[in-house]
Order: sequence, then structure tokens, then C-alpha cells
Amino acid sequence: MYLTREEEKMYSGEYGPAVEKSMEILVALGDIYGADGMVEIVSAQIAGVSYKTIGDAGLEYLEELAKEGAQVVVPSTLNPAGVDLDQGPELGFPPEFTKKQLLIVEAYRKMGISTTCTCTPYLVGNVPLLGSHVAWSESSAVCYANSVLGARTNREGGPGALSAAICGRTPNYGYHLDQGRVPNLMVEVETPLKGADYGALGYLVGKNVGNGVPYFRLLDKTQIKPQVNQLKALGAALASSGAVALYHMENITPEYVEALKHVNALDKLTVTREDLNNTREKLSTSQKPDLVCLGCPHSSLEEIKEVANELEGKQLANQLWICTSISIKAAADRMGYTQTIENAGGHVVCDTCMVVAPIEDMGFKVIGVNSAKAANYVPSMCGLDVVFDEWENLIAIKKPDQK
Ligand SMILES: C[C@@](O)(CCOP(=O)(O)O)CC(=O)O
Ligand code: SF4
Repeated sequence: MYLTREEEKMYSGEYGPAVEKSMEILVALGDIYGADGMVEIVSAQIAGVSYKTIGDAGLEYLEELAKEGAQVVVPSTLNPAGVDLDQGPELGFPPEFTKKQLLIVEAYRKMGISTTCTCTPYLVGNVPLLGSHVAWSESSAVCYANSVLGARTNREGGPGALSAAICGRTPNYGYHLDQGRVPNLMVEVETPLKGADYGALGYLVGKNVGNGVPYFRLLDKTQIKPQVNQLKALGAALASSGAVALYHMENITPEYVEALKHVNALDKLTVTREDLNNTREKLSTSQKPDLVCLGCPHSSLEEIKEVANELEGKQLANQLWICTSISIKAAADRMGYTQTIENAGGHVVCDTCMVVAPIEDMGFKVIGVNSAKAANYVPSMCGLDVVFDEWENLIAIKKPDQK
């Protein structure tokens, strides 16, 4: 692949071992995927943070890189870690795990990466503009960036995104190119969507389309326009059951007009109420959750507000975590939502989630989720059962005389 003179210098070690190593990774990726050269990026989002998923080998690699003086050159944010960085002991996170986790986050911090630890960076300031190139690795965030923001990123692995952040560029192929953004499946949805339907739809379509680009047409006349929360749930599920990095939605997402030019030639998938109900049923492996865990992807302030409103003056009979970023929690604290949720017996948990936290070692057995992505991953990544439903049905409220 073609490298500029500056990139050649990076590759040959003129800027030190961290840049050299990173450039080697980018060139290797570019060669594998047939990139013609590099493209400059405006931000990075780096996965591979939880000690649960990267282990000691990951920690050593990051500490070595930090010691070699690696520094990111574009605004970069981190994916969720395995613990709440501030409330670890109170929430019962295992101490040994927490110790290792803090070392991982510290290594990233030394490299200049914001330790915001969230999978919804687009809710807290990492918001690339239409047409801009980025290197993001959290699959749900990749789907959001490409589809809703119209930014351009491949589904980077953790090391690929980190290398891109250090070098300020990424190999130019796939979703960076116009031809990578053309739809290849028309999905006509005949039924109105609400709540957890968006996740169920994403799960169903992801299974069909694999690593393709679905184009959604919402046919029901009573359909309310999906907004940020619905689109993040849809994209997360699409990216977890398939390898989707981009979808278009008619009249909603920014590149649908361009995509529309291609739809007449496409295969069509029709989705009915029955299809969605069957998918919703299949995603549950149990009943009656002992921990309800919301916020996959991490909750917005609006989502926390809805739960707080429902819990006002009530007591929960099962445990509740609402996962979010430190930034959204700060706003929830100020608004009094956190206090209301805590008064009811629940927690607003930062920096982590039901998939990357070691919840299997924390005494929980059945996890209630309203996210199809979480329903898909909790059994495989935590070995626990899940109940997939609307959050209103998952939380149990104590009767006035109940202990
Ligand atoms: C499951 C996931 O959301 C979080 C765990 O990934 P990691 O530990 O950040 O590599 C990753 C993904 O879907 O890209
Ligand atoms: S599993 Fe869900 S909550 Fe956890 S990091 Fe991934 S998208 Fe976020």
C-alpha cells in the first residue's frame, strides 16, 4: 500500500518504538484488507479495556506501550471497563480484579486517552461529523457512528483502533469508501416498533444480513420516528447477531438518499409482528431476574430519567443496575435521578456493564435485560441466564407490607 513520506518515517521507527509498532499493525491490516493507503482520522474509540476480556497479556501489552511513550494524537475515548472505577467496593466488585482493572485504565490514561469508559461516546462529546473518518472499535458505537452520524469507520479491533489513535490514521478500505456504504438488503417492517422491539429487530436482521448493509423501511403509518435511544439499541443488536457496521433507515439516517438509489435491485426481507414476538421469546433463557441490568449500550440521561420517574417513592424487590458513563451519571446526580433510584434500592453504575463486568463472580444468576445485544452476550460471555423484556416488566416493586 502507498505510504506518504511522513508515514514511512513512522513505519521505519523515526518517531520511536510505540509509533513504529502501531504503524506496523496498521500496514499489516491495510495489506490484509487491500487498502490503497492510509486516511487521516479525527477521533478514536478504543475497545479492549475490561480485564475480563484482555487479561494479563493485554495489561502487559498496554503497560509496555505506555512505557515506550505512546501518545494518542486525536481525541480518543475508552470502552467500558470491568468495574465501576469509583464505586467498586460498594457494589461488590472482586478486589483482585479491580486492582488489575485500574492498572489497565491507568496505562490508557498515560497514553492520553480519555478514561470515560463508555460504549456511547457519542452521548458525551466524541461526535464525529458527517463524512469524517474515524477509527472506532466498540461494535455498537461503530454502527451508530456510520449509520446515525454518517461518519466513516470500519469495525476496528482494540489494537487497530489504538494504533490508529497513536498514528492519527487508519487503512483506507471498507466503510471509508463510498462503495462500502451501499445497501445490500431491503428490510420492510410491517409492524409499529417500540421499546425492546428495536433490539429484537436488529437481532433478527443481523442474523440474516451477516456483514452486509441493511436498508430499513418502516411501513406502519402509526410508527413514531425512532430517536437516539431506539437507533442505538437497533445498531447494537445488528452488530452483535451479525457483523453489521452500517445501516440506512429511510427518512431518518443521513445517507439514506444516496442509498435509496440502490434499493430497487435488492433482495427483500419482510418483518412482521409475529417475527418480532418470536425473536423476543427466543432471546430469554429463563424467568424472574435477580439482577435487572439496563444500559446496553450505556444509558442516556433520558433513559435514566424514565426509570427514576417510575421508581419515585417505591422499593425494588430485585436488584437494579443502570449502566452509563461518568458524564451522564454526573448529570443524573444533579437532576436527583440517582438519589431516587438509590432510595428505591437500585444503582446507577458507571464505566462498566453486564457483559464486561465479572457479574458471574458476584452471586447473580438470572439477569434481566431490555437489550437484545445483552441478551445475546450475557449467556455466552458470563454463563448466566437472561430474561429479555421491557424494563417496566423486568423490575419488581415491593408491596407496601413486603420486607
Ligand atoms: C461486547 C462489547 O460491547 C464489549 C466488550 O468488548 P471489549 O472488552 O471492549 O473488547 C464489544 C463489542 O461489541 O464491540
Ligand atoms: S455489551 Fe453493551 S453495555 Fe457492554 S460495552 Fe457492549 S454495548 Fe456497552
